[in-house]
Amino acid sequence: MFHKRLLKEFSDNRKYVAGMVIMQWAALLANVALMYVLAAYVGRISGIVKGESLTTSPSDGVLLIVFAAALFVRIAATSAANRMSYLASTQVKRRLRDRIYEKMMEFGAAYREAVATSEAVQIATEGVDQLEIYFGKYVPQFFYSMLAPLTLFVIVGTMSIKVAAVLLLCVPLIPVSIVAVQKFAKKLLAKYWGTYTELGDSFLENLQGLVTLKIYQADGRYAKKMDEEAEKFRKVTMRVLIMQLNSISVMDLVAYGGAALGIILSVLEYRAGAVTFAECFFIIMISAEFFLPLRLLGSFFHIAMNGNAAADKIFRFLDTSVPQHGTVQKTQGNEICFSHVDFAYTLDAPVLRDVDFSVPGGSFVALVGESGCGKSTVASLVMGENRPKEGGSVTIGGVPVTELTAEALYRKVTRVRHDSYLFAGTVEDNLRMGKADATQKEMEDVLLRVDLLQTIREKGGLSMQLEERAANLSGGQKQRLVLARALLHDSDIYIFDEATSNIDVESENRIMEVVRGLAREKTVLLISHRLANVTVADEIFVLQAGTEGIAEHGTHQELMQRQGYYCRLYEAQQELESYAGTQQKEVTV
Ligand SMILES: Nc1ncnc2c1ncn2[C@@H]1O[C@H](COP(=O)(O)OP(=O)(O)OP(=O)(O)O)[C@@H](O)[C@H]1O
Repeated sequence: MFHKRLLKEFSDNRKYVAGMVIMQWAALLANVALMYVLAAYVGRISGIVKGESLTTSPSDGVLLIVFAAALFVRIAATSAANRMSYLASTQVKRRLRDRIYEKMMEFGAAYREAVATSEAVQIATEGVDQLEIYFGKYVPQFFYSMLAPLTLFVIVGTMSIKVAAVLLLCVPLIPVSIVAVQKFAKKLLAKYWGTYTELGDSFLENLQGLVTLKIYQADGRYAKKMDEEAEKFRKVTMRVLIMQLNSISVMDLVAYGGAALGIILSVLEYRAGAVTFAECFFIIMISAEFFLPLRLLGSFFHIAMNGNAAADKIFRFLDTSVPQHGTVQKTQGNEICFSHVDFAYTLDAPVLRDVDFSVPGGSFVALVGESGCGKSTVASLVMGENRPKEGGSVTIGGVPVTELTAEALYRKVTRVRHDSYLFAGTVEDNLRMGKADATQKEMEDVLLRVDLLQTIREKGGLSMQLEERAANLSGGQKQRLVLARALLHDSDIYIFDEATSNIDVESENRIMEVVRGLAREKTVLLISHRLANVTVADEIFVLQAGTEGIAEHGTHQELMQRQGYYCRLYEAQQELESYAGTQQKEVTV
């Protein structure tokens, strides 16, 4: 019936729930008073029709005052209950959204390992919205629907204990029907939510990759796949609706059947002379009220069950353990040191084995190797996104990365990737992420350094609007803007992780020029598959997939003299590039 954890975690909401129950109860009593006044008048009219002597007790004045007071209490209590319902649900929604957001922040860059982007959006929006009815309506209604029939039993019991008892005995049939569907509903709703988030995942994925799908003419195939998933979702939604409708029909049958039974009994009681006409009228008017609160609870129940399923998903995400950052606020040195580092994403496929190397503070070090040998994994270990296996360590200035706070780490190291994110907004907004209080001159200086100032000025200057992922800039311009933002961040260590992949030669040359310049004042680790870019590095470390540790290291000249793996890679690349150059010349001529 209840989601224990939801109730426990939001136990301070009890005051609103209790307030709502009291207000609903007050509204019920006011309703009883209104019915009583109405019944009293109907009783008098019936007396007049029958020619009985008119009893004026209670007086018209008293009845009118009771009527007006009851009307006022009913309106006031209903609006107070609505207000409390709003407070209860908004508070829960806000706090849950805060917690989901905080959790995402704790995960930081690694959040995708715990949850898909679309699922995160779904649970934070619609999932949380499902809990509005749970706290705002279902929980208070549960208690009210117990209290209301008992109250009415006492009131009707003063007129006819027989009718009151029959009405009360019929009431539990509604919760029985609710419990009967509960187990089935729980399973079905878990399936419903699973299908819903899967559909959301593929929708987002296909939308983001729509251009690629079009280029490869695979859009039709993927649309068909999505149709199948949508059909699966439609079917499960229909099953949920059928289950809800069936259960509501059963509850209606019980509620209105029970009320009809009460009405028939009260008429029989009147005919037998056990109740007056006014009492009979009162019972007829009020008997449905025995059932309506539970009937309403039944409707909320289905929404609440959906809320329970959503809550399960939310709590599963909130309970996912986040690799903890440490507590050390600062590290003085700038040396990055890998010592006996082993790492694997999956148990059966080690990526790094016994890797030892260091990047001395203030040096310019390059890390190279063929695709898939683990270069980006090295960068992710420095950024604390992954952790080395026990026995190995990655330190910065002698402090293990795992012991640094996230703030200290991100202040110390800036990683520029080939797919670093640019946000929709102005150029200035994006630059200020690097340095919140940057002056206009500082921003223009870094844009000048990456040779982008003129272009940005032509497009509206710092207030130029960028589309999502800066789609209105070219690949090279985007990457130069990413670099400008990184320069503003002014950290001690920079990691360039394939920062010049897939961009034009001019942008690549400009970026490499800036990287080389930066290496004169900062510690720079350059990860590149293009060996021509690393020849000037103070030291080059070569990773080779499948081998233990660092395969080779030294300056470019030393490695070339060794005639080993690096030399072969370098010569193969040179050959390929000169061949491509000749081809290009021929095409141009
Ligand atoms: N999140 C992940 N989960 C599982 N395996 C992963 C993950 N990221 C990378 N890998 C695997 O780890 C290996 C090393 O990947 P990594 O990205 O570090 O290589 P790389 O040398 O940077 O490659 P490239 O030059 O192509 O970018 C690859 O075999 C890759 O498939």
